[in-house]
Amino acid sequence: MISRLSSAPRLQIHADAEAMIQAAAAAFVARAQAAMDAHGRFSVALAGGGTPKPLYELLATAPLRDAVDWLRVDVFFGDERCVPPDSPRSNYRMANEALLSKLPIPAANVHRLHGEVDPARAALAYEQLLRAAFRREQPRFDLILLGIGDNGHTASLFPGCACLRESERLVCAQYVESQHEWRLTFTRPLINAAAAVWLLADGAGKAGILADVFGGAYQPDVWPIQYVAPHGGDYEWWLDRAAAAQLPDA
Ligand SMILES: O=C1O[C@H](COP(=O)(O)O)[C@@H](O)[C@H](O)[C@H]1O
Repeated sequence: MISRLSSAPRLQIHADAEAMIQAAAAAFVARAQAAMDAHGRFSVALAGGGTPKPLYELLATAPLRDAVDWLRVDVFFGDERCVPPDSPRSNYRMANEALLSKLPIPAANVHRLHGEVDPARAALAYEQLLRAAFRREQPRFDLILLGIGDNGHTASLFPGCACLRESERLVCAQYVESQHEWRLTFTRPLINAAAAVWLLADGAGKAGILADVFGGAYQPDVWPIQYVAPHGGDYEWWLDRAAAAQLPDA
């Protein structure tokens, strides 16, 4: 299978969304354990949207919930809509309801993006929090979860946005014209420094954009997901057959 991406992802294609989520959940548990074995803790950045919700629900359910030492997990968010945390549009709210509120995880281990305050201040505060939490200039997540929109956006890196060009900041505030709202998002440098980046996508509705970004021209300002290219990290696409249907030779 030929990709035009600068860093081709490893494809994990499963029969259907349920099988994909089950495999991703088992791999999540294994990756958490491996990180804890290697350096004592596991840092993960969650994605929003509908795709990862069943993964979060599965991780919140025995036996997987009990297979992770949540006391040693640090949870962050890769992006957020600039809304209060109790808004139905809040990524934090979705992850909290599906996963976090059901885990024996200390509140101090969960770090949400503050979508309810001034966006520029919220982005700067989160960047400072990340630098302090990782105690290094360039934080390196053990795992960053991403989704993809049918316009090729990932996290809240949308087509044509100025934050796509960001090379210094870890977190940006961005007014997204197409969404008519402010967003907070991890930047390219932060995403690409991760030890692992997983993109989750399922359903026929994602097939066209996945084929475009995988095998089409390299035009990351149009399809921001193409900027994802972890250097020194694993890059995996977790897909069901419907989402993978238009990938070359799939
Ligand atoms: O706006 C967003 O959309 C993407 C994709 O969402 P999905 O519903 O198609 O899974 C998501 O990854 C991102 O976190 C969210 O803010």
